[in-house]
Amino acid sequence: MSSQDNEAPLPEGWEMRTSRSTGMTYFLNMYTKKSQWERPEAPADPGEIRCSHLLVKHAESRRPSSWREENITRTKDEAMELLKGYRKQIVANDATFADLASKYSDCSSAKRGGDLGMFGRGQMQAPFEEEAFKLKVGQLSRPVETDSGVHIILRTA
Ligand SMILES: Cn1nc(-c2ccccc2)cc1C(=O)N[C@H](Cc1nc2ccccc2[nH]1)C(=O)O
Repeated sequence: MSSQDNEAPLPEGWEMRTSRSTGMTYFLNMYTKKSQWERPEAPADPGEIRCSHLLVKHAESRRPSSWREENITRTKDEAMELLKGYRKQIVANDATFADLASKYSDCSSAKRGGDLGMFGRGQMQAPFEEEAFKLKVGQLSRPVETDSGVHIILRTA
């Protein structure tokens, strides 16, 4: 029987519980409500998260067209420079994420301030998912490249 140090703080998103039937200690993922006997060593997987994003497409994007621009011809480097400028404005509190996404995002979610709603793993392109699930709630990502273009992501839940 492995000795577990149940005094040490648990990784984020987990709670320690005691089984009513056996008196044994188990661990509850507070997001998914799934339980396990083994002491967790990493933050609980939230299952689903909610994010907003600001996408700048470029000529090499999978679909170089959007509600903003029928034929997008900017280069990937130009897209990245635009996106870094938006990110700077957000970090400096000179503009809100939702305001810039609604004006400049090349994703149809721009109409909702970039809000993509809740999503789980396997729903978004891998580089986007990988970065989004690393974020804490309220955290803004660095630029992320996908086949759609370049994004910044804000985790909102
Ligand atoms: C994934 N997704 N959700 C929406 C959306 C969500 C809520 C309300 C309106 C649109 C649009 C999209 C979408 O794929 N949009 C694409 C661009 C795009 N590519 C993405 C890749 C990853 C995440 C979001 C992305 N958005 C487009 O408009 O060409």
